[in-house]
Amino acid sequence: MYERARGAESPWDAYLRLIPDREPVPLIWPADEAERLLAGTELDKIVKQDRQFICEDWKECIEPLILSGELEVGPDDFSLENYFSAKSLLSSRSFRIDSYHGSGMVPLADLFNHKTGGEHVHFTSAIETSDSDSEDGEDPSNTSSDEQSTIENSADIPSAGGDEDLEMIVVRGVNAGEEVFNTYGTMGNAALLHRYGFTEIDNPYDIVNIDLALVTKWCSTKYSRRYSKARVSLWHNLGYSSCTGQDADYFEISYDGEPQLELLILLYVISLKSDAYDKLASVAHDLIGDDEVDSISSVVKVVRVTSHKQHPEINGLEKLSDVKKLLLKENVCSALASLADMRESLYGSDTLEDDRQKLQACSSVNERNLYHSLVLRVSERTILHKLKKYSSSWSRTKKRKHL
Ligand SMILES: C[S@@+](CC[C@H](N)C(=O)[O-])C[C@H]1O[C@@H](n2cnc3c(N)ncnc32)[C@H](O)[C@@H]1O
Repeated sequence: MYERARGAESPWDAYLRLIPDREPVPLIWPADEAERLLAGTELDKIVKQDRQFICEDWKECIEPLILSGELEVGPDDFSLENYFSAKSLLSSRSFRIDSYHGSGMVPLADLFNHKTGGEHVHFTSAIETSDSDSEDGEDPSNTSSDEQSTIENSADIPSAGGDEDLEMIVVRGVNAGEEVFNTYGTMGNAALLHRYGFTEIDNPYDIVNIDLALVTKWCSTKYSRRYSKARVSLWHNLGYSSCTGQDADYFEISYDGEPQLELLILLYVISLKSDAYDKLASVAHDLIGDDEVDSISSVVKVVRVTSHKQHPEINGLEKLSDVKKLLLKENVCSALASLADMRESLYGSDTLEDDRQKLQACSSVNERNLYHSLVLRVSERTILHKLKKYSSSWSRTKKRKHL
């Protein structure tokens, strides 16, 4: 904002004139439009919160600067609107460079659009020797909405002179005339829309979250508060917890509709008959596991302790998806279906089919905000439908086995 206000005197003038004034992230959509288009989605609460925090920031940090007159810029240059625009540029164009430089805007490095799983270039720091192919040095499983683009192989210490150069390397061949893509990381549509203002159809990193509060709400429709509290607390005592977000604890449902293990265990514990629950409560302290392999074996132990029958087939289970199947009892499946319905109801009265038809009729160029919000709604709701299928397919399998 300051460099923009300096105009031709700024060393960044040429760069700032090249890039847009703002990027169309939901933060800068008209507030009522954002509220309407994002209702029920993973961005519903986050964008409202962002807006509030940024207004507070502006009041606390920028307004006093304007009033002090120290920066010799006009009040309009530092307006709240310009502050939002600057934030949208930072969100969509800044890179995490390294721990010394922190985050910054890097001319040229921000030239490329993003493509999930199909990028042609990577940025690397010239001072590192390794040519790792890992994406931006990030944990690929992390699809949180605040993920940052990072220049890979970045060093932790400042280096002298020309060594600070960044290199752009080609990692996949490009045909003449084709657009050259980068990757901003492994991000689902909520994260892409939040930070960059666009979405991708059929993005395999999409997820939808089910809040812990929704699970407790469902629980309160079936059981007493005392019952629910005791079950949730046993689940905690077994060493399980939900993911912790900015303002809510939640469970992830992956692109293929598979619920996070922790949610399945919670529903399993909630639906245990009282004798099995008592048995499990009495040995809970012996069953705690803390890494992935342990978590598999501790699920096996939970199932063994709480089952009347012997299950010789569970001894050799090594895959998480197989272990999850052990937990898919009829009550757990019906709880999953109810949770999917409750989560789905947050999108309002339009059905998934309505959304799909609207998306087909919508222009990604002329109705950009509507288009990307519809892609997000359709992606999330499709996952909820897969979750319902996941729960019903397993309950059908169990019924067939009992026949
Ligand atoms: C770092 S810039 C990328 C280059 C940009 N097109 C430019 O103006 O130089 C990031 C912005 O480009 C746009 N963008 C990047 N990848 C995109 C994609 N796959 N589809 C649509 N827009 C994309 C978004 O507006 C995003 O905020």
